[in-house]
Amino acid sequence: MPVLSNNLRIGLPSKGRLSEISGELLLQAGLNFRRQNRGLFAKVSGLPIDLIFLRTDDIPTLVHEGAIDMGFTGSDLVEEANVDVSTRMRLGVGKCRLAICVPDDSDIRSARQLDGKRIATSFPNVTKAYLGQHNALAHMVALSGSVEVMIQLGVADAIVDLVETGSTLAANRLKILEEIGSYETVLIQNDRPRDPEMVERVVRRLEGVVIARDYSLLEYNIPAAKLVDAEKVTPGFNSPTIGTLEDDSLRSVRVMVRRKEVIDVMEKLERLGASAIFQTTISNCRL
Ligand SMILES: Nc1ncnc2c1ncn2[C@@H]1O[C@H](COP(=O)(O)OP(=O)(O)OP(=O)(O)O)[C@@H](O)[C@H]1O
Ligand SMILES: O=P(O)(O)OC[C@H]1O[C@H](OP(=O)(O)OP(=O)(O)O)[C@H](O)[C@@H]1O
Ligand SMILES: [Mg+2]
Repeated sequence: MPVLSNNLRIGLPSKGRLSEISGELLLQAGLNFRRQNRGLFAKVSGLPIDLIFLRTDDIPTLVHEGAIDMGFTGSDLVEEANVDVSTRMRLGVGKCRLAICVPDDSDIRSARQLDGKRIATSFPNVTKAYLGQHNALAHMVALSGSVEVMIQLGVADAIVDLVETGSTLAANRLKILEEIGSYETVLIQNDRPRDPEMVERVVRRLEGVVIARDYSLLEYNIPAAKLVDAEKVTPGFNSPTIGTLEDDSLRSVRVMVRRKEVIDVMEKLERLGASAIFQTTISNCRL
């Protein structure tokens, strides 16, 4: 049994889809650790940080209670836990929606019509609050998984569950009635962490990786006369870096571009007369 020190404590999902997402992110940010097979505790090498492996849905409560200082979890689970913690970072991964769903052939048309009905969900608090805003009071059948089968099992008239691709809904002949909200993986923290300075260092490190994932570095040459137009296409994070070339009629540009826009931006630059356009992957950055 490990003895917990006064090190900063970060909670990570011990299994499930967010487990790998958060572990990878820590490693990329240089927070190196080795988790023993099914171990629930690990030390970060060279830094006063302990990692605790927990259930994803317990992390908001444990951060709020101060058992851990920070944690990775879903923003849906933070809302459901209804606790006072602050979201330090949105990680841009684990994106999903929470939706009220009914059978494909249902004649229920609105949340209001769910008044008096039975709803199966792992999100009873968020569901009740949403229905309350729509003047509907429903009976919650609280479950922890396989929610999509509950209408067929006869325990519910509608369900509220997470939807990502929609394939689980389709496989169970369900359709979305209304969306309650959109969610993603987040890093949360309480307002009295054990080591506030280390919290900021961790956040800065993780930000470097999360921002880098979203951007590429683009380099290109452009006729000096077209530089102003090119800068409009690639304004950069702060502003582009401009250099001179031996050929005085040309300028060289280095600039960060959102990764999903790179192809489009390259085509626009080419039309402006840019040449030698290179995209480079950024794995980490400090801005
Ligand atoms: N398609 C999805 N279905 C469910 N959750 C998703 C999906 N995509 C992202 N998430 C996020 O993952 C969280 C669930 O993470 P968890 O680590 O418990 O993984 P899991 O794979 O659902 O595990 P479990 O086997 O316990 O169901 C959700 O609360 C949500 O924030
Ligand atoms: O829209 P989709 O891409 O089909 O994803 C949504 C499904 O994935 C999750 O289930 P999970 O795999 O976590 O199983 P669980 O019900 O056991 O939690 C979620 O609860 C939905 O059932
Ligand atoms: Mg699940």
